[in-house]
This record gives sequence, C-alpha cells and structure tokens, in this order.
Amino acid sequence: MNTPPFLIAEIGCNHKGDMAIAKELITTAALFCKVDAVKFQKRHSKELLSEEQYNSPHPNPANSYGNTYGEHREALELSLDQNRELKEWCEELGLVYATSVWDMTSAREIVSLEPKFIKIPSATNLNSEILDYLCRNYNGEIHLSVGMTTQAEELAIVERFEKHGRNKDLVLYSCTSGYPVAFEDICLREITRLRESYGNRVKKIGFSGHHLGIAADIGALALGAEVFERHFTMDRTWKGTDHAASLEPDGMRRLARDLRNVNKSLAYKPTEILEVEAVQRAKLKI
Ligand SMILES: C=C(OP(=O)(O)O)C(=O)O
Repeated sequence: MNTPPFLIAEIGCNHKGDMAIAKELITTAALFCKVDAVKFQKRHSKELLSEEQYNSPHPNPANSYGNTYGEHREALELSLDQNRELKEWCEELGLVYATSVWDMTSAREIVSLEPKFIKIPSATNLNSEILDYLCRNYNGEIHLSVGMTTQAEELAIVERFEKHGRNKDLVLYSCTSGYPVAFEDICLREITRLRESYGNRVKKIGFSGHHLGIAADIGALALGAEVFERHFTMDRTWKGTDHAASLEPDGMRRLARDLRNVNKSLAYKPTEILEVEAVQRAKLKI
C-alpha cells in the first residue's frame, strides 16, 4: 500500500488579516475539502525588509493593502496569539496546523507553538541562521521549498541538515516561484531529480504548486511526491498575488479526492488476473 498523500491547504495571507476569514478557511479545509493540514505564513516585516523596502510602494499597487509595501505586509499579518488561537481551532477540527517562518523572530515565536511541522519558504532557504536555529531548537518536521534555488545551494541545504543530524526530518519540496506558474514552468521532472538525488537522504519529497487547476499535482504524485501544498482561498478574485494562484474550496476538495484515489491506483497487479477480472474473463474471453 502506498503512503497516503499529505495535502496542505496553504492559507498563507489569504485571510487578509481577518481572523473570521482565517477560521472560515480552516473550517472549510477541514470539513468540506478534507485536507490533512492548513498552513499560514509568519513575518516580522520590520525585521525582514530594509527600511527602503518597507517604505516603498507595493510593486503592484492594485494588490496593496497599505500605502507602503511594509504597511501592506503588516495589514496581512496575524499575531502570535492569533496563530495560537488558529492552531487550537485546527486541532478541534482534527487538522494539522503549520506556518512558514520568514525571519528569526517568527522562527522563535512559531517554535514556541510546537506545531507538527514548520516550513521554510523558498525565499528564506538560504538563511542559515534560521535553518541552524530550527535544527537545534525544534524537534518536529522541517519542510523546505527549493524555488529560486540553484542545485549547488540545494545540496548545501541538505548537507547542513545532515551536519545537524536532522536530514531525516527534512521534507524537500520541488517548487517554481511564480504566481501563477505557467504549465511549461512547473517542471514536474524536478521531483524525479530530487528523489534521485536526495530520496534516501531526506524524509520525503514534496511539491509546492502555484499553477492553475489540479492536473499537475496528480502528475507530481505519479512521479513520487508525497506531500502537496496548494494555496487556498474562498475567492480567487480577491485582491492579492496569491489568490489568483489558489484553489477555491471545490478545487481543493477535488484535489484531495483525486490525490487519494490516484494514490490507491498506483500499483502493479498483485496477481496476473485480478478477482474482478476473473468474472469478466469467464463471461467475455473467447
Ligand atoms: C512561500 C512559501 O512557500 P513556497 O516557497 O513553497 O512557495 C511559504 O511557505 O510561505
């Protein structure tokens, strides 16, 4: 029997800074879509951004929730206490809660919540201070995306985890960092390359998708990905970069269903003629 796929609805900042929307997304992900986990993002924008970046306008003003990029990021941020409340809400609904951490303060804060896993986004995977901190101070799984990352950087990341003796807690995600990603840029065979290079050095290979539809995720499953992350929103037309690259509830529900069904079907025939076929063989075969 194949390991069941693990599907994460990436809420990220799609709650728009509103706890009611965050809870509605969690409840829908649990009860309607039946995913395994939901994920958020934690940032301290004053720590993460230079003063100049903080005070500059959003590069795409139509997507901005504030007068500057920094204000925009703050408007989309939930506090540590709010994250604690969301984790409790997830637990009540039987969902795994997780968060990606974008800076050291966020890493320390989220470690204190003791989630089942913590994610390192592609943008932060070269921050050795965060990687070392998590390897030393956090015992759960560490999930890490390799969008915007060279193969030499990728190897150095895996070696860093090995040096800490934490590589068997590492889930490495293939990812193309684009919003949304065109089909020709998804590059699903990167999953095969990651499996061949690191399959026996890390815990699992995953796929973090920012594309349209759900077909590519099924391809990723067939190529051996075991963990799947897709952005999740109540409405793809809402303002913001991630919404357009997200699945709405019915898309997420169909993805969860199809991943599980295709996973069951990925097998060789255990006998040359299956039981179901024996009946047909007696009736139909000439
Ligand atoms: C941006 C994130 O991930 P990825 O690099 O997989 O898109 C994230 O997890 O916050």
